[in-house]
Amino acid sequence: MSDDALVIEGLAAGYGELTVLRDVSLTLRPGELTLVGGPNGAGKSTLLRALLGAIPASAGSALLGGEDLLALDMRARLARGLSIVPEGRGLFPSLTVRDNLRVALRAGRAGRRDAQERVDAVVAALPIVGERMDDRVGSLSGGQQQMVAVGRALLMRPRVLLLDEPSIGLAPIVWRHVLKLCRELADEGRIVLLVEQRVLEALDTSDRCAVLQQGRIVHSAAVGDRRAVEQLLESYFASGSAAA
Ligand SMILES: Nc1ncnc2c1ncn2[C@@H]1O[C@H](COP(=O)(O)OP(=O)(O)OP(=O)(O)O)[C@@H](O)[C@H]1O
Repeated sequence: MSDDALVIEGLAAGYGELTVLRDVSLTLRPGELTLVGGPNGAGKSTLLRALLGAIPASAGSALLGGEDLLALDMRARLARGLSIVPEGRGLFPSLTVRDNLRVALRAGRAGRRDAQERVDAVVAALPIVGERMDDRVGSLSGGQQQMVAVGRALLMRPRVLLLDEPSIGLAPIVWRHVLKLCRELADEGRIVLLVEQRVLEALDTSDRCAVLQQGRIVHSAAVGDRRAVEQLLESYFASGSAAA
């Protein structure tokens, strides 16, 4: 197994007395796009929050290059290369695209020259971000806002990119565009973890897929293993998860 993988074992996490995730184990590899599907309330966002350090884990480990992320605070995890595109995007709608990126760069403590290089790289990857740089985020379409949210995450040059239901509010054609972008980001050697309810459209773009139900991984399969994927989809639909 690659030393650069993110190896999650026996992860448990929740909110106060409420345990949401139980015994979650997943291996996320560089160059791979891993899709975790599951119904509303299954714990998908909770998984990302626990990996990022926004909530504490009560058990388990998450080794990145052999180092346990769960022992680090959120700032240290960000410094190790974790970055998130949060559910709802988390942008400031009344600020311009440029100012949204500036806020992120300041939070990431990028120096001025370094900051410009990072912005240039984002614009090269996502030309729409450059085209709308001086527009207020609130005036952009949902798809364009999603590109800004992805661009903001890319500013941190992530080694591990976490995306929380980026399909929400997107037309199918825009969603497919976001998926293609996720594929490219994985192909560049990143670890990409996408949590989604709309798993069917995302499946063929992914390398691995897992189903989360009531805080547990109930199935996982390499997407190339069609038989395993069929079983996984059967369990997914039997659980009453959203279809598309
Ligand atoms: N801040 C919180 N405080 C307490 N409970 C929470 C909090 N956030 C989520 N939960 C609970 O944790 C469980 C899992 O929620 P989570 O948001 O992780 O699910 P999800 O799979 O991402 O669902 P969705 O698709 O609806 O976002 C739910 O029962 C939810 O009510």
